Amino acid sequence: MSLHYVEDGPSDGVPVVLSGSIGSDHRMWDPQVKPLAERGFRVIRPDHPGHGKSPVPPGPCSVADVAESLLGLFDELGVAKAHLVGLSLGGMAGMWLGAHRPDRIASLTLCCTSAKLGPPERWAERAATVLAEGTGAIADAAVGRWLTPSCAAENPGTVAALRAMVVGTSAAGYAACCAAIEHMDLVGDLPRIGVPTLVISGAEDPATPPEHGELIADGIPGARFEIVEGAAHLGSYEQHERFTALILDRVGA
Ligand SMILES: O=C(O)CC1=CCC(=O)O1
Repeated sequence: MSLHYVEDGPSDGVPVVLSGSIGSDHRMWDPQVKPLAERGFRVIRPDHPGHGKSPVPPGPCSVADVAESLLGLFDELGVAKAHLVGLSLGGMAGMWLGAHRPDRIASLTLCCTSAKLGPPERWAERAATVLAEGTGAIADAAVGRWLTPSCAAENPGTVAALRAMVVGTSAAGYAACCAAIEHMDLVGDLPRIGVPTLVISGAEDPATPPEHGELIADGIPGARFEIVEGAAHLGSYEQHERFTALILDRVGA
């Protein structure tokens, strides 16, 4: 599958691929673009299968499918190796790539993610809800996990923009990616990840709380672990200055 993507920064720069959460598109990484591009990085922001402007997959996806769609984009763009920054579903694809295709990954920054995110029935139920009622049915709850309550209360415009991103995701695309998370278990892959890795959790993330990040960092040889205060699930958006500083450090800026 060919993914839709947006590219910024110099085309001959070191590639950094930013891969986001279920229900988001490339715009969730807007705060990171300028800091990376002005330091000379080639910033590539794909939309997940069935998200943003990427084509909708024919049926349920696996995390391997999501990861391989990223590899397909690497090939299409002539990227031999990239720094991969993945949040949530993007981080799951990143872990898969770090374990199965470390030759294509210069480093991993795994944000607000999990190696196993049960219970599986919850993901099957969410897929059934969006297929029956559309992504509007889960949008308020999704954005409620993305931002801390105080940030949401103070920034109604941001809430509305993020909600529109969820609602703009096709129901079939969202459901296909729910299946990827439902069946995912990357815990056994963690010790195989042989690339430099930074794991970042949001202290107030209700979806993938810090213990999930800690488990990942404990499982990956040599991984560093950071917890960012005042961040829920979309920590790279709400606490973008701290997340961006950590990302810049990991990619060697
Ligand atoms: O919407 C959620 O529950 C948060 C989330 C888990 C995986 C992902 O990509 O987003």
